[in-house]
Amino acid sequence: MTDSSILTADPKNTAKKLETFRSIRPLVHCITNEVVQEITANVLLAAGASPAMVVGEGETEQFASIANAVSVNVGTPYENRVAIMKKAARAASEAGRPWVLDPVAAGGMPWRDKIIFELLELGPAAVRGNASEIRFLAGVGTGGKGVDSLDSSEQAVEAAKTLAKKYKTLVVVTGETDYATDGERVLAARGGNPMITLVVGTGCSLSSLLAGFIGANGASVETCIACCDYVNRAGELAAARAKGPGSFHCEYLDALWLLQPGDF
Ligand SMILES: Nc1ncnc2c1ncn2[C@@H]1O[C@H](COP(=O)(O)OP(=O)(O)O)[C@@H](O)[C@H]1O
Ligand SMILES: Cc1ncsc1CCOP(=O)(O)O
Ligand SMILES: [Mg+2]
Repeated sequence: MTDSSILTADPKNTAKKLETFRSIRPLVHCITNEVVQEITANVLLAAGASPAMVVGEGETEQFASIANAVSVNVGTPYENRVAIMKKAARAASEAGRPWVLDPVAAGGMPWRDKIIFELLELGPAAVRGNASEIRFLAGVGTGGKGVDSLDSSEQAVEAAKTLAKKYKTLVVVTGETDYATDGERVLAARGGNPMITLVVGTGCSLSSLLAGFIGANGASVETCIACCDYVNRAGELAAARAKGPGSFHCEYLDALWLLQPGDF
């Protein structure tokens, strides 16, 4: 990216946000997809949060209003689960709790796209997606290849700004470089390792971790980029020790746990 107005993540900011996150140990209410439940809970635990997958119709509103943050992920949507997502999003907003939307596979299927746009209207504190998802939501392109991106994150920076402005939210678009924007400022987190894309749920679990970072530190571009910077460092550490995706999965959890604020 040649745009000199995009600043790179400040390691001191990452250290501070990670420290606060660990001291608060946020309770993160996850309403996520069927594929990534376990990696999401494990990523949150390793990083230093308390995950809870509360998806019952009779309990989700109450829990959304007491958790530090809510993570809503549309990866495997069905009618009942979508109704629960909307209830939780409304309850969180009413209680002043932040919630994060992961618009998995936006652009591929009109039924799902309608649900995502309805959720966007409910006021997420942040939206985290891959480049094709973010571009589609901003009115550019037709989405990715299922849950995977066909675009680079650089190609989605302007779309991320447009989306952030339109819905008055923070937008995080991930890829080789991660970008966070409030519609005006853009910060970038570089590094990481592409092997992370060979383990399912690393994007989805990042969205839930982002909810935890926001729940602990407040919603800001700095909070978002700190979360991405931390995950990238964990990806680098894990890749240095892994033989392939299987051992990367384990090493990634270990790296999230091992990394300390002082390492940044
Ligand atoms: N080429 C890459 N090199 C390093 N890290 C990457 C690369 N592509 C994606 N990532 C990282 O993988 C994680 C998931 O991002 P991404 O693949 O964009 O999301 P999704 O899984 O939702 O499609 C993020 O932490 C992102 O930084
Ligand atoms: C494979 C798959 N199918 C529906 S949701 C999902 C998980 C996607 O996870 P991620 O976006 O983190 O790669
Ligand atoms: Mg995804």
